[in-house]
Amino acid sequence: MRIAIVGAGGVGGYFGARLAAADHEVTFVARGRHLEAVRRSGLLVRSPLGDVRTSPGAVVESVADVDGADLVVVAVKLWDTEDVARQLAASKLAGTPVLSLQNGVHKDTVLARHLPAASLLGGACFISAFIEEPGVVRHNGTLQRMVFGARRPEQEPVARQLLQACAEAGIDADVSEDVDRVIWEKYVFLVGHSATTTAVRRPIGVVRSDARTRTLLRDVMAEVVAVARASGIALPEDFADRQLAFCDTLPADMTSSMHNDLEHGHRLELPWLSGGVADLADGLGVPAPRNRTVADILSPYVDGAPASA
Ligand SMILES: NC(=O)C1=CN([C@@H]2O[C@H](COP(=O)(O)OP(=O)(O)OC[C@H]3O[C@@H](n4cnc5c(N)ncnc54)[C@H](OP(=O)(O)O)[C@@H]3O)[C@@H](O)[C@H]2O)C=CC1
Ligand SMILES: CC(C)(CO)C(=O)C(=O)O
Repeated sequence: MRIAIVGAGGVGGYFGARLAAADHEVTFVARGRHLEAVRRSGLLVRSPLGDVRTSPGAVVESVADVDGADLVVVAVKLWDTEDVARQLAASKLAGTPVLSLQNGVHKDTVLARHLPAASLLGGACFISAFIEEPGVVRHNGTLQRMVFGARRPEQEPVARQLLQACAEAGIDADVSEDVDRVIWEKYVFLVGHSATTTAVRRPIGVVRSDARTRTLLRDVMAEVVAVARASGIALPEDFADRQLAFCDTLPADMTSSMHNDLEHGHRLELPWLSGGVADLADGLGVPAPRNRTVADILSPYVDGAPASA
């Protein structure tokens, strides 16, 4: 399968390198020092499931340099989505099926401003992976899962092709018949996990064992469930409690990509996580005070570490 991966970071780099190691024709679109390093020595993924290094020839600096693909995977941070969508629309890849593995429920709406809705499959991924240094992606733990699905019958062949490619690459993957529900289900957990680990500045083990932050985690997730239900996604009313029980099964040292970004002084995806929930809730007339408060408290960090006052 020919796959173009836009964004060769934690997510795109990890899954792309596994697919390339299984002899799929993967082209990464990367930039900056990461691009230079990958061009020089290939992309190295360090993983408890086995390290893998891609060939240096498999990276380009622009979407415009990709000649064609069966599938485009979008794996940039959410603030870069609109630019990538514009670049894709102006390239030879316009009209190619697109799968965004980004977090949250806003990504496909943003992509659809520039790309045909008929080209957008749905999907979510479950992994903890980060750029450790230019050219190197570190995979934490052993979770490395993708769930994706067709939103229209004509997308089904490419979804099946990707499922087969993932099986060959040893990636845990599933096709879902109701991928938008999967995206919302992940959003409930992700917003709770990212809001609390980032606000508390500690991994989930600390958050869940303190009575006050445990309640905060549960309440943040319950607000996302209410927003999902008001948006027509029929999550069960007790879904937040089920997700809290799921949080109890996670390794105590597991943290979120947003907490990792805060610790490193990077930009935060907050406007699409707790901030995004609070904005959607306002539009729907659903209360979401816990998410609004988390978004307000973390607001000085949204564009990276604030300059000292
Ligand atoms: N990391 C994780 O464990 C998980 C992340 N996610 C989600 O996946 C998405 C991607 O996150 P993550 O992999 O962590 O992001 P990273 O920052 O690790 O990787 C994104 C890469 O894409 C590059 N990039 C951005 N725009 C372009 C462009 N136009 N052309 C070429 N390269 C570009 C970035 O460069 P630069 O650094 O210069 O901006 C960066 O190298 C996010 O929505 C995140 O929430 C989901 C599950 C887990
Ligand atoms: C680790 C996980 C699955 C949940 O927070 C995630 O997607 C993220 O933090 O970006």
